[in-house]
Amino acid sequence: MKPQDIIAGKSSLWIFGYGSLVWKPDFKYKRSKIGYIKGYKRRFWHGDNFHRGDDEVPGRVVTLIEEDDACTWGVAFEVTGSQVEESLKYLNVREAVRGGYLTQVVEFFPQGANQSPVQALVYIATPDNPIYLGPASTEEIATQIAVCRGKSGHNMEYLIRLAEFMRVSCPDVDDPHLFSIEAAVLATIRPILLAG
Ligand SMILES: N[C@@H](CCC(=O)N[C@@H](CS)C(=O)NCC(=O)O)C(=O)O
Repeated sequence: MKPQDIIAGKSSLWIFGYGSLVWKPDFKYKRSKIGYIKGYKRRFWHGDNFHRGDDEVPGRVVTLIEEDDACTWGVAFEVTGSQVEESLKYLNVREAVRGGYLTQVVEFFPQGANQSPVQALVYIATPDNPIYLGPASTEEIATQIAVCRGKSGHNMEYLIRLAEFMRVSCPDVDDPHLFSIEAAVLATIRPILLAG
């Protein structure tokens, strides 16, 4: 199903967030559910020259990379009525225009018993995007995040709020990529903070 098909004339739509959207949706929605999507892994492989970085020193934010056995946990937000158009208009600027993300349709699996999967829109930055940065070592990613900031704040805030979401809302889910980068950033800044 194409994004336009899931959107066309809809009075209700689910939008899946897995990065800043999990802690800062900033659009009105009817309800939200924690859960996951299959076939994608979350990686800090996308550049950000607006929200968490600039053209000289781009930040690193998350995107989704296809991987058959992977799954990514986040939050799906249901928008209804006028919220559909309002949320898509807002996210188009925040995600697509300023962030380089494209929309795709995925199947979202809400956590908990007796929950049926739903089709959801998701914003993904693909490798052909001009500000896509791709893989790097944990240390390289941590060093970049530790020094970057943009119009929405520090890149470390983006990282730590996402890690905190996973610890609080998905306590049984391990995310070695996310938590290893968080640990590396804290190891980088600890001596600086304690030296002062
Ligand atoms: N599309 C992902 C990632 C979204 C994301 O982190 N987008 C950046 C744009 S580069 C953003 O909105 N940043 C706002 C912020 O950092 O406060 C999601 O569903 O959460």
